[in-house]
This record gives sequence, C-alpha cells and structure tokens, in this order.
Amino acid sequence: MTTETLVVLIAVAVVILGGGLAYLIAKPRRELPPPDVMDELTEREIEHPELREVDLDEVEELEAGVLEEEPAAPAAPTLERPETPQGRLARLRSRLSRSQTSLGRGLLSLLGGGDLTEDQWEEIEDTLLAADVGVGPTTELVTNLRARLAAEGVKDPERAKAVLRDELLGLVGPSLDRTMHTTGDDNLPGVVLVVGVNGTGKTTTVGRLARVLVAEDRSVLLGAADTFRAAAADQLETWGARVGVPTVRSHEGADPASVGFETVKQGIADGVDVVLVDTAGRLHTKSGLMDELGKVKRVIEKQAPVTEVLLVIDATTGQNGLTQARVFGEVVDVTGIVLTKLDGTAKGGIVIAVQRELGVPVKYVGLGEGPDDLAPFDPADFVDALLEA
Ligand SMILES: Nc1nc2c(ncn2[C@@H]2O[C@H](COP(=O)(O)OP(=O)(O)OP(=O)(O)O)[C@@H](O)[C@H]2O)c(=O)[nH]1
Repeated sequence: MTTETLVVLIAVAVVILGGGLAYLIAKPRRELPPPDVMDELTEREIEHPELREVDLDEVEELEAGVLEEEPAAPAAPTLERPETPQGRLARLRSRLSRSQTSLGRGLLSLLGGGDLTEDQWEEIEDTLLAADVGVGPTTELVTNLRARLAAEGVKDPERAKAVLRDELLGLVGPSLDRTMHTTGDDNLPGVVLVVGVNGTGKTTTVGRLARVLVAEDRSVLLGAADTFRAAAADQLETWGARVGVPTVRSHEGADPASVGFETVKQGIADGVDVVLVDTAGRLHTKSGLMDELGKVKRVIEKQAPVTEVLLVIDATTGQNGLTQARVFGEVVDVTGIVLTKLDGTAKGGIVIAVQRELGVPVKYVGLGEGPDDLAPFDPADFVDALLEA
C-alpha cells in the first residue's frame, strides 16, 4: 500500500467516525418515564425497552396533555342536617329575654316594693300597654294581680313575682293546642298554607318549617304560590334545596291557586308527608288579592284538605300586625300564628294581644335570622324569659 493510499484511507475513516459521533450527539435523547411510570417498570424492562408494556410515546402524550382526562363526576350536593325543634327555644331563650327586659324589669321593679300606690298601678298598666299586651288583657291582668296580692297579703317580692308569673302565664294560655297539624287523613299529605303580608318573614318561615319537618324525618314538598315576584320562588327553592326538599313553581304572574293545586297534586302522587304552600300577601288591604287567597285554599281543597293555615306576623309591627291578623282571619280560617322577629322587639306582649284578637294560638316564634332560629312556642319558657331580667 502506497503512502497516498494510506492517507486516503485514514481520511475516509475520520469522516465516517466524525459523522457517527455527530449523529449520536444530534440524536434526541429519550427522557426517562416519569417517576410513577418508573415504579411500574421492572429492572428487566429498563434494560430491555422492547419488553415494556408501557408505551413511552403514550406517556409523552399524557405529559403533553394530549390525552384528555376523564371528566370528574359532579360532586353530590351536601345536604344540611337541621336542628331538631325541641332544643331550639332553650338555645334561643336569651334572645327572648334580651328583647323583653323592659317589660320584665319594669313590672318587677314596681312589684318588689310592697303595697303599691294608685300611681304605681298605673305605671304597671302603662308598662304592659307599651309592650303591646293590649288594653283588654292589660286591664284583666292588673285587676287579677291587685285582687290576689291583696287577698294573699303578699309583701315579699319573690312571692309577688310568683303571682305575676302565674297571671301572665294565664294570659298567654298554657293549655292552648299549639301542635302544627301536618298529618293528613286517608294517606293524603298534611297541607300547610302559609299566609301573611309581604316582608313579615313568610317565605323564610316556610323554608324554616321545611327544616323542622326534615329534622323530624318527614318528607316535604314546597309550593311557591307567591307568583308576584320570581325571586320569592327562587328564595323558596334555595331553602328547600339545602335540605333536599323539592319545590313546585311556575312563572311570574301565574295563577297562585293553580300552583297550590299542582303542588298538592304532586305531593299526593309522590306520597310525601307534608306539603307547605307559600302564598303572596301583597297589599292585604286590596280585597281582590284577599279574595284570591280564599280561592287558593278552595282550589287546593279539591285535592286534599288544608290541615293548617299559619298566619305569619312580624312582632315589630305592633298594632299594624293586629290589623293584618284581623283582615287575614276574615278571608281564611287561620289555625295558628307564627310570630317572627321577636328577637328584635321589646314588645313581646304582642303574643298575648294577637292570640286574643284572633282566638288562635301562637305556634312558632322567630328569634333570629339563622336557618334554625324558629322555635315552637312554649308559654312557660316565654313568661320565664320575660321575668328573667
Ligand atoms: N331578626 C329576624 N329576622 C327575620 C326573622 N324572620 C324573618 N326575618 C327576616 O325578615 C326578612 C323578610 O323575610 P322574607 O321571608 O323574605 O319575607 P316575606 O314575607 O316572605 O316577603 P317576600 O319574600 O317578599 O314575600 C328577611 O331578611 C328575613 O331574614 C326573625 O325571626 N328574626
């Protein structure tokens, strides 16, 4: 071999080796699979990639987000578990006494000092009237109190307080039937019609009553027969949804009687225990609308008897609340009263006045803005809270 041939051979070898090296450097390196895939690879598979069951291209696509993830199933709504009604008044009692202090303190301070002068008896009367007890019940209470304190020769403030408690309790009516009638006859649902002026807390009350019933393991259906305002139906639906209770509703301006009818019809078909129907109470002075309320009840009763008509009254409206009570009482047979916003007034005597006015018992009281701040009314607890001050 000549020297020239040797030089040519060396040059060819250098070119080949250089090209190979350049190819190796330029070749994209395959990354190691991510750690979780690594976990699945055995040592043998790492040494012999051809044996791998995991396709690295697929892994890369996954990394690049090419393969779409399975959409997550929608989370089931978490239902609230409402508080049982039994313990509620105990929890809310302080709100009652807070709102009643002027009445309780006023009476006790006067009665604590032995024999009363005429002026002091007048002061007692004024205190009762200022607390919205009403003229008739106030006169009755003062007359009875005077007679008993004199007859029993009461001088001791503790004894005077006990007599006052007894007399107040007598006025509140400890033996009135305060059960809410929610059981229908012949396998029909109980039907509760909730009426009252707008803004008194009617829709809130329907929502809260649904919670009371759910806490007692009763099945419930709501009817949004307040069709004046779409928002009222939305509000009701939201209340129900929180505790898994459905709502029957229609469009704004629909006939409230037909919504009531459809709700009870569905309640019967679904076999629910109780149907609660919210109604519109706008402009209670307009006879047309009040007639309409009467119609709602009549039409509902083509399906099933109404077992309870609850009138919602705002305790802070005083005498105006009594006027409302009177008007509603003329249109539908009110069977129970729900007194809302009792936490916001010192005029707790309205309980006594409104019962007298309608001859119907207060069955529930609203004592706050929380979802379970509606308590069954208990006369003894009420009077005790009144005199706690
Ligand atoms: N402090 C207090 N507020 C209450 C009570 N009950 C209801 N409310 C409030 O009163 C306001 C009116 O309640 P709604 O239920 O909307 O009154 P409504 O009578 O149904 O009026 P519409 O829905 O407009 O028909 C709301 O802000 C409630 O939170 C209560 O017992 N105490």
